[in-house]
Amino acid sequence: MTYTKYSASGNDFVIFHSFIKKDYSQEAIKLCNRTEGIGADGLIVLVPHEKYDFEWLFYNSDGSHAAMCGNGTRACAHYAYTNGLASSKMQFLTGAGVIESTVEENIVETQLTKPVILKEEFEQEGFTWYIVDTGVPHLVTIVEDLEKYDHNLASKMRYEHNANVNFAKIQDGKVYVRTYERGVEGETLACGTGMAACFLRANSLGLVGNIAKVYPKSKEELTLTKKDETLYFKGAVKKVFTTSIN
Ligand SMILES: N[C@H](CCC[C@H](N)C(=O)O)C(=O)O
Repeated sequence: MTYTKYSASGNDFVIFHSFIKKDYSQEAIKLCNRTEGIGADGLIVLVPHEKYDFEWLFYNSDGSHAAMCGNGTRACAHYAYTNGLASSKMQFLTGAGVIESTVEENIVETQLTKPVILKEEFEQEGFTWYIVDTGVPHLVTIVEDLEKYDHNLASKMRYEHNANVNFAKIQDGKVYVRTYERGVEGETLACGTGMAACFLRANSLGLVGNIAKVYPKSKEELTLTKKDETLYFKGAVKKVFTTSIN
């Protein structure tokens, strides 16, 4: 079987395509394992679809299924285009609905699903939070210093609210994000739907405009745009290597 490793701003994925739509959660655990597998935050499998360019199956590295993954859609679109599975502008089905992505060389832009606020502002553990679904659920708190990010606190909040946990700092109209990812059970170098959640929160508070540069832990630059209540997520992706494993 041939697998391709992608990095999307440091959020990394193993990707392959198959005619067989089944549960690949055990493969996700094996392939994402960073000591005995290829190593990645998630597994993406492209399978045929009668209406859209393809359907995707997304798994976190612990084998759990997630409806959506912003960085994963950018890597997946680049994979589909460069493997002749779709044109540069494509539509594919995810667990969160139909996603439209556009590939221009190594830059990919994804139109995210319509955000839904799940819980308005509330105080907990000394922070002010809100919860929004940007394809998957995200807790967001805005802090003055990203060193306030705390793994144990993030883990507690993740399990209590069954959501990813984001700490965001806003400076000069730019958004800086650290994310504890559900299903990876730790901080990742980037989380696309998390960056979108932080951008949306900052925009709703008037701290950033409708277009903003967003920087995750990897410090790679991404752009989030809000146009007619729709979010667009744009940035570079990198095909790291392709390998065959029997
Ligand atoms: N860990 C997330 C899914 C991946 C989201 C993230 N990698 C992104 O780029 O949006 C969850 O289980 O909700």
